[in-house]
Amino acid sequence: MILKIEGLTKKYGNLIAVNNISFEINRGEIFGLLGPNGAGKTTTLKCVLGLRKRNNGQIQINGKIAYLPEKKQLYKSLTVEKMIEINNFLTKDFSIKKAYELLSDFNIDKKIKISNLSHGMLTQIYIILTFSQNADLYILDEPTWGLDPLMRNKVLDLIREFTYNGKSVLYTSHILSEVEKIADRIAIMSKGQILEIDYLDNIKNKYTAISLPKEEKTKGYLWKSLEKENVWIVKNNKGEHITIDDIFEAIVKGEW
Ligand SMILES: Nc1ncnc2c1ncn2[C@@H]1O[C@H](COP(=O)(O)OP(=O)(O)OP(=O)(O)O)[C@@H](O)[C@H]1O
Repeated sequence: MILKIEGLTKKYGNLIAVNNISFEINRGEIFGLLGPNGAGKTTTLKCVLGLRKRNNGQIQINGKIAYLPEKKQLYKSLTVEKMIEINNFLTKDFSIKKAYELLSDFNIDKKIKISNLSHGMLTQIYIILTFSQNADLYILDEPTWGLDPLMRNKVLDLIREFTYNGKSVLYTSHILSEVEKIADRIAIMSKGQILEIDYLDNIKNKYTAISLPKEEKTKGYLWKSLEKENVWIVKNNKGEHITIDDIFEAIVKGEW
């Protein structure tokens, strides 16, 4: 086990951003933390990193962490090359060789100024700086946000490569199709709580969709309201097979 979170709670004033959540990440595992905007994902990551002071709970980390933040800020007046050199100087276990390999792989000119990078290129530079660190756990907050589909796949391949060497990944994303491609286990978070946590395949097998007349209620998430009937996502193995996108939507919007 590389990370263990038990009963984590974080409040901002009266707002409970993270409400008593627990999960752990094993070595060599890719763990996806999913949830709608404001669910508490970034706050969870920041508590793990010690960037936010938690109100309650235990966090156990067994190794070194590399972190890719959601908000990407770099010194605008520097060139990419200078930025890599500075990171090499300041960061322990940084591989400048890997940084230049990734830079050429991403096809970015090292002489370009940070201020002249497009949004997607800035994300790529951040990815290079984070992925060139030798760590046991890579915490990635929306790593593929703003990347084109080809670049996204390249980054997903790189993330997968970490696990071949026994490294672990905790990452957040809104793009479920992407999570489906690489995550081993996922947690679905909404309003500060974890509503579902399991291996992806188990979650997909656990839920099915059933349609019921409007007046009938059942134990499940109300997913869609049609003219004459309601569609519920329920935990059993009868009914229609559904995708992880649909399960996610029902869980975060529906009342059980
Ligand atoms: N520094 C802060 N001060 C006050 N409230 C905050 C602060 N940071 C986050 N929040 C609130 O805490 C809640 C959780 O925010 P958080 O950024 O953790 O969500 P998230 O799941 O990462 O969302 P997104 O997907 O939009 O990035 C939100 O209601 C947000 O407004």
